[in-house]
Amino acid sequence: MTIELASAGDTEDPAAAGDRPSALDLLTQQVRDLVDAVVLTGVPQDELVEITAELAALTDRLRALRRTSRHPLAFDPEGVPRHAGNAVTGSANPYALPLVSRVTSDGTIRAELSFRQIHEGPPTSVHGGVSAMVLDQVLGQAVAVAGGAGMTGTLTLRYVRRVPYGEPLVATAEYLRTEGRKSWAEGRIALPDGTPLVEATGLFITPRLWTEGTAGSQ
Ligand SMILES: CCCCCCCCCC(=O)SCCNC(=O)CCNC(=O)[C@H](O)C(C)(C)COP(=O)(O)OP(=O)(O)OC[C@H]1O[C@@H](n2cnc3c(N)ncnc32)[C@H](O)[C@@H]1OP(=O)(O)O
Repeated sequence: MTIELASAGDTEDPAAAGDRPSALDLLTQQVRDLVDAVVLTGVPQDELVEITAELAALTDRLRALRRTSRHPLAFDPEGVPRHAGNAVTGSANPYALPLVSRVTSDGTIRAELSFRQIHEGPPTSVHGGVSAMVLDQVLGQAVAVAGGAGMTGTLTLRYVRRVPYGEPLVATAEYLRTEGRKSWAEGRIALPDGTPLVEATGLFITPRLWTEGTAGSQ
């Protein structure tokens, strides 16, 4: 199998890389597969001990050279924030789903997603904190796309039905309004037919520190 990789210079610039994965993207996906395999493995103890030793050696190889800066925050042409290190969306973060959002013609943020068994909280259901994390992200994206990027001040959730893993779901969010440095959005995780599973509203505040010295920021 031949995989066309983004060049090293492209990896910090998603627009330059286009749809080609970087070597770091591929490593990240492999680590996600590894984590899924760990949660589900039934191999014997002695095999687990050997695998752990091999992983420790690989971890040391990765630590041989550390990044000196965080992954940069960028915005795609639709205005959706992209950050390779993000805990929900990051292409370089094995912890991330990763969630890929797009903006629909009416300005809604929409992301198709499928949770995995690693996201389990109550038996057979997704952990409520994981659902909250996804909703925090898509509501924040809706606000950012509307021009009011900020930090989450308050996130309110209503868990309507259990959230399954291993099934296609949809997360959507809409910007509502802005008053000064405060912006509101609402959203939900739903079944593909629109049946809501978790509903959220959020207040996002552009920190005073981001606006200091900016005329008309209040
Ligand atoms: C940029 C790309 C974004 C991409 C999407 C990202 C989505 C993910 C977003 C996150 O997860 S952010 C991480 C979780 N949130 C935080 O860590 C926020 C921590 N808190 C803070 O940094 C500050 O408290 C905050 C920026 C929220 C407010 O600090 P400020 O000093 O700018 O606000 P200030 O104290 O001047 O208050 C401004 C107004 O907001 C109100 N306020 C402040 N904190 C609030 C709060 N937490 N909830 C509700 N209202 C709040 C405050 O009462 C006041 O209301 P009024 O104007 O009506 O007087």
